[in-house]
Amino acid sequence: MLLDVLPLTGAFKIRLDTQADERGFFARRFCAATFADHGLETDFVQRSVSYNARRGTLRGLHFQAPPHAETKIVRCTRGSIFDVIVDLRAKSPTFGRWHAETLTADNHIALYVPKGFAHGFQTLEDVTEIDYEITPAYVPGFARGVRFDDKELGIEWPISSAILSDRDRNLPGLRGLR
Ligand SMILES: Cc1cn([C@H]2C[C@H](O)[C@@H](COP(=O)(O)OP(=O)(O)O[C@H]3O[C@H](C)C(=O)[C@H](O)[C@H]3O)O2)c(=O)[nH]c1=O
Repeated sequence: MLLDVLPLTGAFKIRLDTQADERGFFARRFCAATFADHGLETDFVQRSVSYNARRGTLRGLHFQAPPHAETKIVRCTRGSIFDVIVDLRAKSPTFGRWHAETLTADNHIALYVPKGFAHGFQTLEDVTEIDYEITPAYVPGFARGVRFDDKELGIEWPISSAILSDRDRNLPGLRGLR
């Protein structure tokens, strides 16, 4: 498992260090000691899956309000996604900046999304699944979000005709979070 520092401090890209042979490969996807050495969460108390039937489906940008702010490990286990994290930490020098990675079932890349970030994705093909490891537990009344198409954020989503929930279509802009 290889942890790559991302431009938004505290977020990491997780790549597999595959042990390959003629059968295929074996690789470690999580290691509490390695995470602890990097100051990362090690105890993910919930695991969720997001299934998306159609290419262009966009979920986000979501986060949980304090004191239930979430840390997530996000990986694509079927298909492929354009995955986006947004720094919403009020005192962060990169507040309002976003970073995207293409996560696919084939590249096995995962993202470590720390507390204080919003997360969203757009699917790049039909029949896509995303696996989440999350901590702490989800609390419904603390679900928050920011518009995917907020002009100040300026996220360059790959597919223009996005499929969205009504909730996501009506999320507030970044300005409302300042
Ligand atoms: C996130 C979550 C949701 N729910 C319930 C709440 C709703 O009744 C239903 C769907 O929730 P929501 O519309 O928020 O699901 P998504 O639009 O896929 O949102 C997720 O996708 C974005 C991109 C994320 O990063 C978040 O983890 C998560 O917000 O599942 C739960 O019971 N537990 C949970 O952990």
